[in-house]
Amino acid sequence: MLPTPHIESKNKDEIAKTVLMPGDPLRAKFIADTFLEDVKQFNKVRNVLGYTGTYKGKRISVMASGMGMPSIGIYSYELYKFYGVENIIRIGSCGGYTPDVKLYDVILAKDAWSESSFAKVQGGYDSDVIEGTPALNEQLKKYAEELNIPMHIERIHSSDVFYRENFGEYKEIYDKHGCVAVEMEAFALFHNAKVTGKKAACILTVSDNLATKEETTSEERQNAFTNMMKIALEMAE
Ligand SMILES: O=P(O)(O)O[C@H]1O[C@H](CO)[C@@H](O)[C@H]1O
Ligand SMILES: O=c1cc[nH]c(=O)[nH]1
Repeated sequence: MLPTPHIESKNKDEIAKTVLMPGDPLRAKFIADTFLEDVKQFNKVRNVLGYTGTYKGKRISVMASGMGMPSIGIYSYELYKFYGVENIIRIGSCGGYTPDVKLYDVILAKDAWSESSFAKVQGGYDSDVIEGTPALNEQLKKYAEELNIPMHIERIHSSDVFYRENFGEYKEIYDKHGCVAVEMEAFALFHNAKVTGKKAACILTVSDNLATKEETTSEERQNAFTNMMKIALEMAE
């Protein structure tokens, strides 16, 4: 069934087996423009931009997910199920829950805790924790070491809510569940990988810190998170 409702490519060979997935379409474009050669755009439906190219001579795709679990739930499912994609590496921004993770630090999500109903509704999965694919995490860890880029490997929080009325709730989530940072997609991505028998990982850059109140600008969030991009790009094959 190609194309899908949200991806216009009619040929699954236009998309590589490994897809890097930032939330922001302009971050996808930045990666294609800055790091890839022989680039071909395969999606612009809803401005959710997708590109395939080569990195160091090896093939890789990059496509945005949009924000939140419903959005990444759609794109990751269509890529895994209908386009034959094997690996999706989310590369996102996150808010730190502890001063131990500083602005621009890179975090590999060992697993994601969430209060979201996504996994229960999608496939009857009852737990509130889902792990990334250990084999992908091992590869990413190795690439980070080779590139000499320090990387925290921790549990993260995947939240449905960016603006909470009770801002201070992050402290309880950190204390009770051990989440060092918050983002909004990994839990759904990890679940979709499980139900389709595929692989997923999530690398994040700290864009702001709820504990210290430091933050980066929206331009930096779009363009300056190159360390996590370089680690993930090594997954090209
Ligand atoms: O920078 P991205 O990948 O979009 O990730 C984070 O930023 C968005 C919120 O500003 C949410 O999508 C969150 O998960
Ligand atoms: O979801 C997110 C992403 C970045 N920063 C936050 O505070 N939350």
